[in-house]
Amino acid sequence: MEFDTIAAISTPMGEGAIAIVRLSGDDSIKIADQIFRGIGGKRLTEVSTHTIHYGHLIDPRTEQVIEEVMVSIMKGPKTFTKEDVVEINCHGGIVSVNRVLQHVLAYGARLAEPGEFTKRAFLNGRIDLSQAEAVMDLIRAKTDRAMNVALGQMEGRLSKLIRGLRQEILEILAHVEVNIDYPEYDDVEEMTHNMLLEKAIYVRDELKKLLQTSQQGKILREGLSTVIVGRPNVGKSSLLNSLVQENKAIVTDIPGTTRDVIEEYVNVRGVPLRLLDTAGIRETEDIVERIGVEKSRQVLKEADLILLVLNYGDQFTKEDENLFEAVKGMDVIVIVNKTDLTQKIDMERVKELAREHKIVTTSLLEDRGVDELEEAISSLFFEGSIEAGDMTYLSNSRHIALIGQSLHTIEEAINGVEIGTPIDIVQIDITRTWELLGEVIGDSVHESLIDQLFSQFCLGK
Ligand SMILES: Nc1nc2c(c(=O)[nH]1)N(C=O)[C@@H](CNc1ccc(C(=O)N[C@@H](CCC(=O)O)C(=O)O)cc1)CN2
Ligand SMILES: Nc1nc2c(ncn2[C@@H]2O[C@H](COP(=O)(O)OP(=O)(O)OP(=O)(O)O)[C@@H](O)[C@H]2O)c(=O)[nH]1
Ligand SMILES: [Mg+2]
Repeated sequence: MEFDTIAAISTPMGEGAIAIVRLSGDDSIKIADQIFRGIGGKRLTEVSTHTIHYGHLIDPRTEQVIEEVMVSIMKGPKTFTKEDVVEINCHGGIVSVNRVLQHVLAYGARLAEPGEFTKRAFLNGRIDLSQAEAVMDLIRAKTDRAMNVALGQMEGRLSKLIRGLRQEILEILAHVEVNIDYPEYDDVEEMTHNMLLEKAIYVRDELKKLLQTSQQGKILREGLSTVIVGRPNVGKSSLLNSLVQENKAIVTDIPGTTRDVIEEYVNVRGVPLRLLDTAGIRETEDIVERIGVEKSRQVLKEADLILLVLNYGDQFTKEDENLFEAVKGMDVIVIVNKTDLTQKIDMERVKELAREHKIVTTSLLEDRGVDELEEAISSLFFEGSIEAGDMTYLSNSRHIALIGQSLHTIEEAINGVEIGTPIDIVQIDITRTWELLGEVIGDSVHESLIDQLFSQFCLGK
């Protein structure tokens, strides 16, 4: 394939020891060679592949030194993109690295689009689409478990499974062809029928299993969206602070302290939480607080988990009851806080309303009950302890949607065979299943989708 030479800063923007400007494409080495002066007049066009060279970047018109660098030369196809790749390691400072980038752009490289290096790895056939998407997940991973899921997918675990299933489907389709070509043989039809059902059921069951991993997969990847709700002053912000082990949210004894939604990521025993502290829900005349309360109600709807906080030292009120009503049917842990105070809350009433939910009692003031809460959270989402070890998790919404659709079409096919639908009609569903699975790994996907997917990557990746 023919591509121009692209360049980008591949390390984060900021101060660090070293920063890398990466080039990929046919002219990478030539471009680097023009602006590089190695010790002893060494030319980058003449060095062996996969070697690194010390020297200076210079302006070739004036011989003025621009930066002191180390340059890696990697000739395709054994590179990240399968093209010639050059990496210029410069000093890690915003000015320095931008100066190097501007210089390679001035000498013929084009600024890469976000994700373009990985896109080339995909277009040049080194990785498939699900592997490319995993590269992104890996970068964004916030816990060890999430990283292991991404790493597994990057190494092609999901791809292998999908390819295996597509192979099964191809075999079904081959038999169906024979059947359509030789309809006069009854025993062929009989055989096709049995074989088709057997294989299709196998594919269906595998797809089902895969889909079952998606809830945990998605949590591992995106974090469990966890919303802390409760009346004003019950200790919601104290709870956030105690889980993140830092004073992130303002805590005062004034009801209505939190006005806006506060968001923090925490890792609770391997469960990544996107923790949202909200304004206490109550009727209020204060305009700012009212907007906050409205926002609280909004985020409540999108939560994966609710931490409903009550006050042990206060009456159970109508507002508390309304909260139970608002979170009906969701995953809820009820937290009865301030157990250091004299009991005023009607625990019988709480137990009655919290029937299907776990109740944890805490005194955040005295730092009691937080362990139990963490235990409750982790056991809710990892019954037993599921290690990301050698499991294939489905974690990407695009994949989940496609696997869901392919499960549907294969079920249609099975249903069709069972009720005696003509085989060439059944064939349509089976072919569709094959296509949908192909989209996961990037066979048969539209170019605009590919552009859209890669554009979500970071610059320089
Ligand atoms: N300096 C640097 N570090 C980096 C990267 C990079 O691009 N540059 N990577 C960027 O993400 C990651 C490493 N990923 C890579 C994946 C494949 C190949 C590669 O060359 N693959 C060849 C086989 C190479 C060989 O056999 O020696 C291939 O698969 O054909 C290189 C890097 C992490 N660290
Ligand atoms: N006695 C006692 N006080 C607590 C406990 N937890 C929190 N508090 C206090 O209760 C007050 C309110 O705590 P916050 O965490 O700000 O409560 P909140 O629910 O976020 O309040 P709003 O943001 O106003 O809705 C503060 O003075 C805390 O120090 C506890 O376990 N026991
Ligand atoms: Mg608060």
